[in-house]
Amino acid sequence: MKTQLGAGFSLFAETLSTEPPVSIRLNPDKPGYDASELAKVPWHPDGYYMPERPVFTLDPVFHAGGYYVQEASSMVLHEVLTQLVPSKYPLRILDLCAAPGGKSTLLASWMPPGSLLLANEVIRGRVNVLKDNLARWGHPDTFTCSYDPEAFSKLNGFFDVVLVDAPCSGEGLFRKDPDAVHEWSPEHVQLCSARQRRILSAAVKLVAPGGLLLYSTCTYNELENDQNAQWLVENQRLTHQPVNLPAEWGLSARNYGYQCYPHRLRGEGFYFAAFRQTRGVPFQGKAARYMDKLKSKSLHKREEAALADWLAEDSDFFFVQRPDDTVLGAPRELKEDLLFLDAALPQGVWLRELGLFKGKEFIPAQDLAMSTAIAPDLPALELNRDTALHFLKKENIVLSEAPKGWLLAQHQGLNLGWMKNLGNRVNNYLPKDWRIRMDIREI
Ligand SMILES: C[S@@+](CC[C@H](N)C(=O)[O-])C[C@H]1O[C@@H](n2cnc3c(N)ncnc32)[C@H](O)[C@@H]1O
Repeated sequence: MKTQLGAGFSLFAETLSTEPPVSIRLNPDKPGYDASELAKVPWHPDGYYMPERPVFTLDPVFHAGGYYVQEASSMVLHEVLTQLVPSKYPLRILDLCAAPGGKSTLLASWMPPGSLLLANEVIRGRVNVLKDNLARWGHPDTFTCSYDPEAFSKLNGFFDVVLVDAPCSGEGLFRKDPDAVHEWSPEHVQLCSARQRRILSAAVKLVAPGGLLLYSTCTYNELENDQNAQWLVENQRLTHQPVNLPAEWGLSARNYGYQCYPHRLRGEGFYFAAFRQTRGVPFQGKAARYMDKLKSKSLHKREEAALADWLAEDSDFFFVQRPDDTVLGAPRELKEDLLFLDAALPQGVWLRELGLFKGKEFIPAQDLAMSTAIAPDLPALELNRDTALHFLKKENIVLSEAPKGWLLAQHQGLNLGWMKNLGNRVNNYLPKDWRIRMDIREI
């Protein structure tokens, strides 16, 4: 770091012992959080700094997907995309290393209408958090899967944008996550760099001619950053793309990419570089006939008609039913692309659950409650913060006056999940995995 920063090193070192800033990015599709008193993150229209770290678990708006807690530096990708990708047409976007989903939710809110975002996470144990965070964000055009980057090889040239937010040695997180210091070693840096090149060489092929590859890490060393960028230009023949970033934002231009340093801006150590695929092969795959990998069945016309009542009028969905009768759905305009993905990937991709028909009754799923495609006029009950937290602990709620049947639990107009009012009691349908585990008796 002394070599990289010269005279700036002592200030950098001092900054590492200060408190890291806390920042959130609001969900433009789920307005409900009052950020009017907060300082803005300069490079993202929905990014804000908090004066101190609150207990996010105790804020129902957080559970409803009203905002995502994201380190400020990485929000700069919004500006990079805005400058480098035309937003007039729908895009196919792949977030190759996506869990827990910070950049996927950023991509989802940035992408032009009609685009498709596929968020992939190879480590199985990290997929559920990615799925839940994307479900919470509510954007119906986002899908998840779990593959090694090599598994995408039948999708060469398919994506307009591929983000590789690579696993790295984490030097930029030393202030925020002291454990990262103990995991660091020169050997680990070497190992990370080699792994990043393996991931990048798979990613490069997936980018359509003219498309964009974004590479990012949260580390400082050249081996994982600019040396990998140089390798992409010289060995993978990508064209490096500069970005215009106002000097007052405090990012530092390296030879290929840009580095955030905590002593120059309010954020952690984050590096990114952008590349255009000027050669590459256009996608030439085949679409599956239907959601083959799901072993899906079509829905009965009567059931399709019943489902229309649960979705917003302008949500034109197609539906498939899994062998266990769960109904899944996605926007019809993405069906062809999803059929391409289903044909090309060993187990296809995961679509959002809408619910389950049990006899004539439809049991709505949590994903549907969180989706922005849900009908806006379904029976709902606004809960105050205290009751909302008890609902989120999956406790039984007592309602004095409420209509019978399915009810959306809401806080500040945002959906939290489903309740069913049986008259003599109210059943709480929040999925077990979503419940708050901390003790809230003290609040
Ligand atoms: C820096 S994190 C991604 C953070 C995420 N993009 C976000 O903004 O929330 C890198 C991710 O890459 C995954 N990963 C680890 N080894 C990988 C590999 N060989 N190929 C692809 N991804 C890998 C990790 O499990 C981790 O979730």
